Amino acid sequence: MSERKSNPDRDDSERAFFGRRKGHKLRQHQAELVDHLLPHLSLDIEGEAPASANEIFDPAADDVRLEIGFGGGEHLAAEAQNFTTTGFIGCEPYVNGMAKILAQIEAANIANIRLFAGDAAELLAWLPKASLSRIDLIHPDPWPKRRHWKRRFVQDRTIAAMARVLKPGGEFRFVCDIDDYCAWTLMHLARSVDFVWLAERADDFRLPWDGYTMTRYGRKATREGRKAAYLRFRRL
Ligand SMILES: C[S@@+](CC[C@H](N)C(=O)[O-])C[C@H]1O[C@@H](n2cnc3c(N)ncnc32)[C@H](O)[C@@H]1O
Repeated sequence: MSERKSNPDRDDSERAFFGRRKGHKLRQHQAELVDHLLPHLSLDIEGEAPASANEIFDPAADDVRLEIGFGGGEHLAAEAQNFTTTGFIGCEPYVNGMAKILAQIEAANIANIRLFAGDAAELLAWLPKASLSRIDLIHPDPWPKRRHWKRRFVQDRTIAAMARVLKPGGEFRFVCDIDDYCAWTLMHLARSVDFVWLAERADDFRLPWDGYTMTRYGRKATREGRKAAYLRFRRL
């Protein structure tokens, strides 16, 4: 993992970005996709954001969802194919993950995905207010050691950033197989005035929601005997 240069506008003592950026060498076709297809699908957050996130898509999307840290892109690609009038923004700093989603976009001719190859906190800061109907964070890097907790994606600051971009009634969905990170997330969301946890009974968080596509890290957790929690929070 490589540490990102600090952003003068962000207090890195509250949240630091430690995303993976490079992994094993890309195969030739993967490298071509990164060089030639990614630039067409990439969001340029140096420029001004459109007034509505729906306009990021052509034709304009009915509504827009974001998946943070999509890894191999299994969940993102499946959702985009199941909801073709919804626009999906996938955020992943790991170049091998980008190559994988690009291969799926090319193979299935998926038209409703746009990508950002960087830190989701920067993307959240760029997106227009109240522009998303849902944000998914699936098996985020767990950072189990206490001294690394500040590296976890879920922090008061990122919760506020998600609240800003979600529409009222929109959802933040969090999937994780590390009990301590689930408790951390519940504790942080509970003290946010912007969200309410949607669970009414244990099965609401012990079981995935309808149509959920298992990811690589989800399968790994199952293989290793860890059960994931599926937490849904509604933006008030
Ligand atoms: C444990 S992997 C899970 C990947 C995938 N969601 C899955 O379930 O298989 C966590 C992913 O989050 C990405 N990531 C870490 N920090 C991030 C950040 N600040 N913004 C966006 N993605 C991030 C990592 O590069 C990594 O691919």
